[in-house]
Amino acid sequence: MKIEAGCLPGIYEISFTSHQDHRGSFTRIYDQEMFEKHGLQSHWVQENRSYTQKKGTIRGLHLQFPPFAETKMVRVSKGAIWDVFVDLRKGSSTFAQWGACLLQEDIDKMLYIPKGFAHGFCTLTDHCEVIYKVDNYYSPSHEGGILWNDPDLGIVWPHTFPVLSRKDEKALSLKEFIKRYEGITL
Ligand SMILES: Cc1cn([C@H]2C[C@H](O)[C@@H](COP(=O)(O)OP(=O)(O)O[C@H]3O[C@@H](C)C(=O)[C@@H](O)[C@H]3O)O2)c(=O)[nH]c1=O
Repeated sequence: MKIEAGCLPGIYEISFTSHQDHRGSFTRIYDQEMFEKHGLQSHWVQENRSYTQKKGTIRGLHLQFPPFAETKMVRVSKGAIWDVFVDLRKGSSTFAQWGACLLQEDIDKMLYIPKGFAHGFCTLTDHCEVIYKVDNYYSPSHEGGILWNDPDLGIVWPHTFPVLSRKDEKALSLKEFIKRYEGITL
């Protein structure tokens, strides 16, 4: 298992080594000791499975506010996604910057996204299964979101007319978010 810094401070890309033989393969996908050595969160309280039927669906951009802010560790077990994260930490030198990462079933990689980021993904295949651990409990009253195609963010998505939830269609713009909250204070 290799833990490498991602394109924004606090983001990590974690890759695995698969051991192949005539039966198939074996892969360790989590190692608490290694996470602790890198100073990463190693206490997870929920693990979620998200199944998406259609390619070109976007879920996001989502976050939870403190005290329910979440660190997320995201991997894909079926299909492929374009995973996107946006830094909303108040005072961060990379505030409002975004990054993205391809996650897919046959690439042994997962993404670690710390608290204070909004997160979303676009499915690149039909029948996508995304599994993610979080270090805080789901709290609907602490949910927030930003519009996936906000021009001030300028995220490059692989689809222009995605399938969206009603909630995500009505998310705040970055300007509205900043006006209301300034940013996320952790
Ligand atoms: C996220 C979540 C949802 N739910 C319920 C609420 C609702 O009835 C149904 C679907 O919820 P949503 O529409 O919010 O699901 P979804 O759009 O898949 O939300 C997820 O998107 C990705 C990008 C993330 O980063 C996650 O943290 C989460 O926000 O599931 C839970 O019970 N527990 C949870 O942890």
